Amino acid sequence: MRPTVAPFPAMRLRRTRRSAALRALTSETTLSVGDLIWPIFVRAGENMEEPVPSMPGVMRRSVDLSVEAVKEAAALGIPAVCIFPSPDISLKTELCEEAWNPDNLSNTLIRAIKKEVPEIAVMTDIALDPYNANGHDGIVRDGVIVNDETVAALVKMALAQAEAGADILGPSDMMDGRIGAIRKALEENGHQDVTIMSYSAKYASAFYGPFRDAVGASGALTGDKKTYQMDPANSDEAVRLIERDLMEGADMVMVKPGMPYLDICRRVKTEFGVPTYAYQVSGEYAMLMAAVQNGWLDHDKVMMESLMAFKRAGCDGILTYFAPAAAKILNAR
Ligand SMILES: NCc1[nH]cc(CCC(=O)O)c1CC(=O)O
Repeated sequence: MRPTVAPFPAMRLRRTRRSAALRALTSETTLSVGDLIWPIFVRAGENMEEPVPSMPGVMRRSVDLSVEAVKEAAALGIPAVCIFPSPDISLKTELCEEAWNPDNLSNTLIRAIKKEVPEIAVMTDIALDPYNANGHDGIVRDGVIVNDETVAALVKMALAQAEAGADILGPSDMMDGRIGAIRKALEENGHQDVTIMSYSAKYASAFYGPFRDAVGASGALTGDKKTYQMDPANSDEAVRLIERDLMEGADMVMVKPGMPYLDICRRVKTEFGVPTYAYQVSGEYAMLMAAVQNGWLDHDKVMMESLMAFKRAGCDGILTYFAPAAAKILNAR
């Protein structure tokens, strides 16, 4: 489609921008509360709430307080939360066994939410990093992140999450073959209705720094994640990864990070037409909040503009730490 432009003055494009009413009528994109997924960090303890220093306004909460926060999210109309555990350092091992403990932090919180706030969808993260002694998403042998052994561990992790009642599984590990393996295990174990949102196009990005602080993986991480996460230079590869994950049984696909990768979001939506999501990651949030705290950017305006940009790029939804703040503004309109 090529937009038509008649010669001036037959067409004055400012005419339809003249008033709020005309702008509303000609607006091409809408952002609604139903587009938001809120990532939350859970820690051990009771009645505990501690701020994440590099993510102003973001908290790590114990299970009980997490449930309260999720209740508030549900009351705001947010359709889903995504759980990230920040386990005690003593639980981090070479083989990451805590990842599939049915009573680990995430699984405990999934059960608590499904009991207290059943209407909200619970999304999980599938990757070994919070439980890994060396901070990687996969099992490390002689300095190599081993693919197939990691996939076997991820399947156990996925089944434990499905068992706990998760609605959406989010494999974020970037191993090859994990979507197919998880889908097969779900089918074989009576979890045919559990959805998978694959972090299909996940880049080896410097924008994850504050998140790694939040889950306590920064100190542990040796080296980088470039042998499994994508090269920021690549776009065709993203298309191949998306197609591969869809063929293996993903219901929804994600691009991550968000703002620096909107071209990928658009390409994925145009080429596949499947439910497409972006993750506005910790570094994007930190960057905007730092400018806000300096008085250099307007919090509400920059937040809403950044979220609208994802919708314009073709995303059906956005994982964002701004979810509750954005929902309040959208509900007040
Ligand atoms: N595999 C774990 C995972 N899941 C989501 C994020 C990043 C989220 C964010 O930065 O907000 C990461 C970190 C990483 O890959 O190092």
